[in-house]
Amino acid sequence: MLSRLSPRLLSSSPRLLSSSIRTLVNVTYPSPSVAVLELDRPPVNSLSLEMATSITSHIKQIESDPQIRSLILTSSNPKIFSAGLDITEMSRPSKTRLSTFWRSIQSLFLTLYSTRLSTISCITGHSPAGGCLLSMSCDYRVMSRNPKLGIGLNETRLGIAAPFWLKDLFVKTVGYREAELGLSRGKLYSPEEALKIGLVDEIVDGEVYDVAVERAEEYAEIPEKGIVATKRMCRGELVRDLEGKIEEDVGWFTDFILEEGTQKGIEGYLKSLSKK
Ligand SMILES: CCCC/C=C/CC(=O)SCCNC(=O)CCNC(=O)[C@H](O)C(C)(C)COP(=O)(O)OP(=O)(O)OC[C@H]1O[C@@H](n2cnc3c(N)ncnc32)[C@H](O)[C@@H]1OP(=O)(O)O
Repeated sequence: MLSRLSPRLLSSSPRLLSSSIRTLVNVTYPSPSVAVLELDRPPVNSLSLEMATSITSHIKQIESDPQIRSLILTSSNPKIFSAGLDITEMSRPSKTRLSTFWRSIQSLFLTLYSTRLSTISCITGHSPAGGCLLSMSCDYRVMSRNPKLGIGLNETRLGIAAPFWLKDLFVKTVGYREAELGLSRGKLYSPEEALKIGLVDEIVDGEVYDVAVERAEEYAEIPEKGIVATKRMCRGELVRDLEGKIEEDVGWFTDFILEEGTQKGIEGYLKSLSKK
């Protein structure tokens, strides 16, 4: 049923879908060339297999409408953009589910990072780890100035490491030394700090969403041929690197996660979250 609905119908009839499938995202159209994909998986928009698959398939549907030029990625939760990967997917999983889960994350990254659409991340709330991955995969990042918010790659705090392609994406975004520091220390940057190192492009005092729509419309004015070719030039290398190592990366991830020491670390981290 999903594949037969046009993106426009999706946005106008969210109830039509929610009765049969939980989409975990909402799609709306603030202007004829701009789509908004709002993450909607309470409580924290963590990326489960189903969530990652849903985001990917919605991006592909939006992309298939030639009128749409820009995509805003945002959250239905004003305090949390996304808490990153759903940690429960990595806690005592079956190897089959874990591999499928990781493939869904690889596919989400490749789809978002290489889409022809100009992508704007509208970060109103916390954006750790996989949340930061989503934001960094976009072309432009706008964040709320709230100093209590954090964005960055805190994987080491869970006793895990970012995969090579996420490390490479971080290096491309903030430069080698800052990436090495941020990754090893599992640092979450305040919006001001993130702006300083280029992890976000703009911080906003008022309505972040309004600024994101403005930026999306500006991108939509740029001739498509030029912007898409430029995006391919800037992003092609990393896309090809991962595409050439999909199986190797799945093997690395599953081995790392299923190791007993990693499992103990993940269990401890989950306990510390639920004790808060
Ligand atoms: C080799 C492997 C490479 C893999 C790469 C991994 C990248 C990742 O994305 S790993 C995930 C990293 N994410 C985090 O460390 C974020 C953890 N969460 C938080 O820091 C906070 O929850 C928050 C700042 C996002 C929000 O804080 P808030 O006080 O509003 O909410 P909480 O009470 O903490 O959480 C509510 C509820 O949600 C559960 N939860 C939070 N984050 C996750 C998550 N990432 N996955 C699954 N579940 C999560 C939390 O335990 C609470 O559950 P209960 O209500 O049942 O206690």
